[in-house]
Amino acid sequence: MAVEGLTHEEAQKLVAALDCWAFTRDAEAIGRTFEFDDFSQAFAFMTQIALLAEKHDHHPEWSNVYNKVQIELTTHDAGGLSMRDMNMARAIGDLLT
Ligand SMILES: C[C@H](O)[C@H](O)[C@H]1CNC2=NC(N)=NC(=O)C2=N1
Repeated sequence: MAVEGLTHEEAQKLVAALDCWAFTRDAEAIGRTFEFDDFSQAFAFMTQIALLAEKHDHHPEWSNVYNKVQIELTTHDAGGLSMRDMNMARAIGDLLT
């Protein structure tokens, strides 16, 4: 299913408005690393994101090492960034507030 991509200029403005997310992979993705007190907290966070991902039909590329969760968002269906990534990044950040 094709999804409309963002221009680099659009993406730059949107990323600047997100807390702590930055371009990765030549601006084809955005990434952020989260750190928790322990594995249990990190994994609880991942569980919440898994539910969000299903709700949004948008899934993170991520890795976890003990108390750290590293996340990248990109839209395969757009070959780069789309509003789906921005919305998901916002929703993930909101889990912590
Ligand atoms: C068919 C289904 O809607 C698509 O494959 C969705 C699912 N989750 C997705 N997740 C991400 N990160 N990018 C996508 O392009 C994407 N596409």
